[in-house]
Amino acid sequence: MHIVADENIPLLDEFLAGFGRLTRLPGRLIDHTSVKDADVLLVRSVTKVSAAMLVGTPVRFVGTCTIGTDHLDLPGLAAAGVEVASAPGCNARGVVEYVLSCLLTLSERSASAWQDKTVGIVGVGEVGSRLACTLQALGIKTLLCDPPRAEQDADGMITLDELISRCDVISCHVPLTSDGPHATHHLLNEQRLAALRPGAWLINSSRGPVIDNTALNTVLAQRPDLLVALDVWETEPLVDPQLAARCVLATPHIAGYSLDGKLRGTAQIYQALCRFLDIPATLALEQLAPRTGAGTWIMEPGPPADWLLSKALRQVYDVRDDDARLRAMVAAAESEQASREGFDRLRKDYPLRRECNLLRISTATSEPQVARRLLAAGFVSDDES
Ligand SMILES: NC(=O)c1ccc[n+]([C@@H]2O[C@H](COP(=O)([O-])OP(=O)(O)OC[C@H]3O[C@@H](n4cnc5c(N)ncnc54)[C@H](O)[C@@H]3O)[C@@H](O)[C@H]2O)c1
Ligand SMILES: O=C(O)[C@H](O)[C@H](O)COP(=O)(O)O
Repeated sequence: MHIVADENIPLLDEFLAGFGRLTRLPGRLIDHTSVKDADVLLVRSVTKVSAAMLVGTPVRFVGTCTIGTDHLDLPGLAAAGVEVASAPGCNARGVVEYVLSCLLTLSERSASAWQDKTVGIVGVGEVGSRLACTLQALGIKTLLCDPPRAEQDADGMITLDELISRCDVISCHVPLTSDGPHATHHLLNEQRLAALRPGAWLINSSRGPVIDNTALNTVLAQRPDLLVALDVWETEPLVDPQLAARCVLATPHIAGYSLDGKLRGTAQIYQALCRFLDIPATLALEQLAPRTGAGTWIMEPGPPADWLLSKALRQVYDVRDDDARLRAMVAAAESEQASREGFDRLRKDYPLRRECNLLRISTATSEPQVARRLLAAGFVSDDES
């Protein structure tokens, strides 16, 4: 069997030992020629895979080690009889930590307490539901918008326009879709961006085109009161320098880039491939990459939730580091091509980042009330997932 894979998928040699020939390529360069004699194609979000790309090739399985699937022509691949698998939820924890770090930084930048904010979550799936659980356990009020789930009788959802009118913070966690009644392309258009409350915070770690970036640039020129954190960009891998300058936080699509999330993604695709090949999945992630502890935490005085967010998480992940690296890259880029390459390099050479375990931290720091709230809100430690 011949497997062609994005070079940025970790642990593939270990998981796929004995499966056959493994060819690794830069994700953005994988095309029809790359897969002309491949049986399996494993990608990340930067490789667009259409049915046309696979015509005349023996590819029968496409796996994306990511949550998002908007880079795959799902209907076309299904019609062509190609089996497709993704890695739902693999890096959801990392995105939650990214958002928490944004909240802390935006709070410090605006000198307004994050505890007093009402956070609107757009898209309440793997990421949005974990974020809601965590914020509720930390005592932060959340409002939820997810029409597809509302249609499935999920309660407590409100419309996007109502969310925008009632929330101080909007965080986007929807897939990028262009068709159907709940299409998310330019979901936040100029009208909705202009309707954001005075001093509102907007965080996008879903996909760039969910927010109309041209409209955002225009609105931000007129609304310096808005604080924006963008991890995803409509023109990725090119970042609009003017838009980045108008954001408080600008990062290179790394919200989910914890090592844990990447490894879970590989493990999930390994399991899906084994199911497709009807062979037992004999390897588990814990065998190949033992989990590290949450580390030791020095309890500091102050409200536990505040300490947990402001100190513990900062020891695990600080979004300001990624913001500084992206801004330095954009400033140094002497051409748009250099900027595109710099964006990809920041992601390829991303520093080691392990997820923290809020439940274990709050327990370890004898903060039973926070641990109890996390448990009560359905937040579970990552040990079993
Ligand atoms: N920046 C990153 O590193 C990063 C990491 C992980 C995921 N993502 C992106 O975030 C997206 C969400 O991740 P997830 O794991 O929560 O996906 P998910 O599929 O579990 O949840 C998405 C939710 O959005 C809802 N939804 C769909 N259309 C909607 C609309 N118009 N309005 C409101 N809600 C809508 C769905 O019903 C679903 O509940 C992914 O599709 C991916 O594109 C980005
Ligand atoms: O969809 C996802 O899982 C995330 O957006 C993830 O960050 C994509 O990472 P990439 O495949 O671009 O390396």
